[in-house]
Amino acid sequence: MPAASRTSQSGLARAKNREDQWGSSNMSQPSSSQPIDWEPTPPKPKPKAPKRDNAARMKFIEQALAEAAQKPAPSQPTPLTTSSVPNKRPSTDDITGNNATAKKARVLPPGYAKQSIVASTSPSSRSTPAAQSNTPSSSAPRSKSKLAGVFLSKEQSHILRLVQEGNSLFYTGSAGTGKSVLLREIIKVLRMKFSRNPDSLGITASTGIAACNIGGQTIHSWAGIGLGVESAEELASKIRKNKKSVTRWARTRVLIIDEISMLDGNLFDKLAKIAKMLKKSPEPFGGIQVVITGDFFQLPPVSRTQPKFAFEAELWTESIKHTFNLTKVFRQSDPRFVDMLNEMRFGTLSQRSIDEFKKLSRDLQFNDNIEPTELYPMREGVDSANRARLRALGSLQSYAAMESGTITDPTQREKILSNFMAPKHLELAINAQVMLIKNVDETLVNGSLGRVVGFADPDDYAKGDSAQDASGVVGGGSMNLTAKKGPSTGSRKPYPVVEFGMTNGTKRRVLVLPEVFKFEQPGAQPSTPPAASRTQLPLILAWAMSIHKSQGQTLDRVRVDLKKIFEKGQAYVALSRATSLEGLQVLNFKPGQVMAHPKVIQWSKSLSTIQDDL
Ligand SMILES: Nc1ncnc2c1ncn2[C@@H]1O[C@H](COP(=O)(O)OP(=O)(O)OP(=O)(O)O)[C@@H](O)[C@H]1O
Repeated sequence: MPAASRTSQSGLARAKNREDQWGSSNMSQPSSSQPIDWEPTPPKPKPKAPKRDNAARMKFIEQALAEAAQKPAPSQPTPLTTSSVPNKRPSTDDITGNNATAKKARVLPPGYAKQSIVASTSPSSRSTPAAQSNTPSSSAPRSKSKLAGVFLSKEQSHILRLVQEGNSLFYTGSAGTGKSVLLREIIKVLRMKFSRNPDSLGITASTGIAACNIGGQTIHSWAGIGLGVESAEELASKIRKNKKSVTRWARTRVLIIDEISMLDGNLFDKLAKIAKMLKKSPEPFGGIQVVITGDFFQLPPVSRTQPKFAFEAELWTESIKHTFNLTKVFRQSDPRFVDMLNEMRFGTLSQRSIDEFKKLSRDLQFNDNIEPTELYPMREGVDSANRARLRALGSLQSYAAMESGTITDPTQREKILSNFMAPKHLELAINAQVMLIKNVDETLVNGSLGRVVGFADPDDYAKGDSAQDASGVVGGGSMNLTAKKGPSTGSRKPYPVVEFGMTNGTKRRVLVLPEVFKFEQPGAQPSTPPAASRTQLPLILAWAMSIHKSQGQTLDRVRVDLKKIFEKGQAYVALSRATSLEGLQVLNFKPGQVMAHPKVIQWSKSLSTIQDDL
């Protein structure tokens, strides 16, 4: 079949289509030539009006900032200060809005909020509902607003329905098949279901970053098991001694675990046993409904020896009633690219794909000066690459985050905060390449790439004093800023003005203001102050990023040097972040570096014979 006539599907889906024995018998499994029609199921709530939302948020933050600017500096670490205004800093309470004394200091003109990025959201909210979260970065040739238009596919809707009906299940799918989009929807629906008893829902992931992305916590911390090295019995008695943990287990009715591929199989068994012991029930997982997702072809559990995957756990089959494989690939629309990635996923590359990957070593040229993000296997590589590029730009502006929260133990708080995407210290300079780490509206989303073009005092920006250069600016009007050399001379601290590339090749400039990233204890009331929070600009340097951090991201421009790849699944995770071949550069490609774990390949074969009983 000619590639162009096929819809983008994972290789496993095609295996199923050929063998007709894949996934749920009730699931609508498209043939490889049939596009899946998407049904809005259940009917989506109207997306929030971002302008109004932003305006309200803007007003809120501005009030807090203005209030804070009038206060003497509290004795906490310097928050959000730039080198030019070291002492003017808001308190976290002001910014989070928990301080009732925050007064309105000035009113911004109506257009201000329209193009400024300000919000008071938790990390979870940047990854909230499907309708708000998924249009990836700035420059891919995507014409439609996906934020407003993401409807669950039939496959996704089917799984959602089964979850709502109380089934324990595991769903997988290759990179970009919408596992995260579905999970966010599941979380949303379950949150509504348990709105009166929020403790009934446990939202967890195998790693801190993944947990942060869904507004949850690590499974270790949720379960109260520390490192979880003891036996299940010892861990259960440890939990019993901790009132909080024991109550959590007792109240939980549904447990979500994301990024299951990185959870050790032995730990899965321990959790399943602990659940039975604490719930005093012989039922699978002590009667707790488990909703598990991840892709075992991506990053494996951290292990010095042979990893034991969760699917190898003794109690896996008993705990998971249904297994589903999402088949429709959303991230990439080019069927050829989807094929190449799937071959890579299984570690079995055809000569044609090898040749195609080798061709991707060419330089990527874009006329908006935004370079591909380099993905590195190790964090040191990321830091040094970003630092070197930044230093070359000269005059730096530094923004120290302000941290707060009800957790007073500094080690514990630090551990939680270390999983926030928003950095503790952010240094920027004119021309720095940055990535937005939250969703703002249809065109500015988590993953959007841009370049700092100046620094502006929010007052000047609001008044339009800085407006001089309107060329190639989207949504500009009187608010556009010209790149300035160095900080503003205005009365307030300068914030970065970032120019983001848009899908249609145009640019959009925005003033980026700080916001609050929060970690909330499960079941906490909305009025309760967060357990840990960090106030920081929603930006990270984006010349380079770790593969680990990139898991879950969708990137339009990616450069990967495969020479340094050391782990199975790493090359696949890195390359599958790209939305198109045009936006992907691959250096040092050697077929031998593409490794899939033999145990996962084997398991996936047995998976394709599973007949779901629904
Ligand atoms: N039902 C849908 N309709 C339209 N787009 C979708 C849908 N589901 C997912 N997408 C889009 O597909 C892309 C990938 O989705 P998502 O990140 O959820 O995939 P994933 O399976 O979690 O990927 P990975 O395993 O690589 O992290 C996103 O840009 C998202 O917006």
